[in-house]
Amino acid sequence: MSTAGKAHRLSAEERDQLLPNLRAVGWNELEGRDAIFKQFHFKDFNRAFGFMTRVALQAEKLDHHPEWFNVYNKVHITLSTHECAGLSERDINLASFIEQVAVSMT
Ligand SMILES: C[C@H](O)[C@H](O)[C@H]1CNC2=NC(N)=NC(=O)C2=N1
Repeated sequence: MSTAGKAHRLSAEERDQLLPNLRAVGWNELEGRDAIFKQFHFKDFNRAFGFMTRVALQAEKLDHHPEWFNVYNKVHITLSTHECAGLSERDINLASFIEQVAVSMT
């Protein structure tokens, strides 16, 4: 099982360091749950599902999986780490990968 980073809950300092870059591209912390969320809109379903396919393959490789919803060209993604019931480095790493794929799919 490969993992991209530790599964410990991010400290306040780590959050101050790691979250601003994700907030700048549209990720937001959820109210009432230690998780981050972003909505993606693509030109059509084909691109949305292609995006999801690429993310899914990386999620399997990292053994770290998103919670997501798809309807036609929209994909809503929530990231959190079950093992620590909150945000970990793994969520940051997966979000960064997701951003790379999203940019290449627009
Ligand atoms: C058994 C399996 O390795 C674990 O459940 C992995 C799988 N994918 C995961 N995904 C997420 N988001 N959090 C986890 O803690 C997690 N753990």
